[in-house]
Amino acid sequence: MLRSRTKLIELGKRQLCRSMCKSSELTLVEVDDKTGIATLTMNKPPVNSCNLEFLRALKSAMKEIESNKCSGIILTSSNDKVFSSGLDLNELRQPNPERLATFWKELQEMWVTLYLSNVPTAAAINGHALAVGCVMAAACEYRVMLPDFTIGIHATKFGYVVPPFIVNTYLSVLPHPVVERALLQGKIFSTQEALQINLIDEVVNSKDEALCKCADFIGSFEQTNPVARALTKRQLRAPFAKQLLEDPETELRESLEYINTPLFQESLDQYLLQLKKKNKK
Ligand SMILES: CCCCCCCC/C=C\C=C\CC(=O)SCCNC(=O)CCNC(=O)[C@H](O)C(C)(C)COP(=O)(O)OP(=O)(O)OC[C@H]1O[C@@H](n2cnc3c(N)ncnc32)[C@H](O)[C@@H]1OP(=O)(O)O
Repeated sequence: MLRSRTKLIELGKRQLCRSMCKSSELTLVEVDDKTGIATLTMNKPPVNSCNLEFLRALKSAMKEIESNKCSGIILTSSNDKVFSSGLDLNELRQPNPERLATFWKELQEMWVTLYLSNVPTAAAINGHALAVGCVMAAACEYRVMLPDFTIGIHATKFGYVVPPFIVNTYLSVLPHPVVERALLQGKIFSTQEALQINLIDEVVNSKDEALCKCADFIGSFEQTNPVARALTKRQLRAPFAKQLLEDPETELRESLEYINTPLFQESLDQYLLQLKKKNKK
């Protein structure tokens, strides 16, 4: 009882000393004056689907947080049902070639920025995290999730080949056989299933609790040297990012070629129809 009251007081304090750092329409950044932790809230209605502008806003917010020497990043959502619905599928449908290339490069850069961030990263998953939404959470160092939501990469279910950097994000948190089965089945996990396979670290009952857990995780590095920590993280993660760092053009070319195939475009049309139909019922 006493412990939970102390926790609540602690939570209140944390909320009080939060100050706004920089916001765009699509992202909101608040920095805790005491801890230096930045909460980056995704705010692209209705479901945080990642279009070109949103990917840009996310990357730029993360870079800004790092350059302001914040002590860590908590990634979360302003929507209380959806963390992120992944890529904005409209960017992939009958695309303008130039915009698609710019879009895919932004995706690559946003991923590298988050995955190799110098500062500790934590995801407060307060809603469904699908496809690239799951990838963003998995690219963080720590994940805490609310019950009764879903998380996973279901690309193969609707005709998408999973790009190597997405495979690698899974491989850096899950064992190979688990990744293989999950990706080949296009498996979407419930919160409880995600906990069982260690795709997430903990389950909590509210967004405030999720933010608190993430702050505690970031606080656990207080006694470490930030430069040594960042370089060690980079060393551990570099093998998974090698391909994108050394040869982003090949990944870009292969992805664009695939997205432009009739097979992909037809599957996408059907999938988008299903999504829209669901709402008309
Ligand atoms: C050799 C190498 C080759 C490499 C090839 C690479 C090729 C890879 C290509 C693509 C990779 C893609 C990865 C992705 O991230 S694709 C995105 C996949 N995401 C999804 O499938 C999520 C779909 N959405 C949902 O399931 C739900 O929306 C959900 C997130 C559960 C939320 O449900 P709910 O709260 O009920 O909200 P609605 O379904 O009503 O959605 C509101 C409106 O938003 C539209 N919507 C939803 N998600 C998307 C999206 N991802 N993109 C675009 N639009 C989206 C939905 O249609 C609703 O619109 P409307 O109100 O007009 O009906």
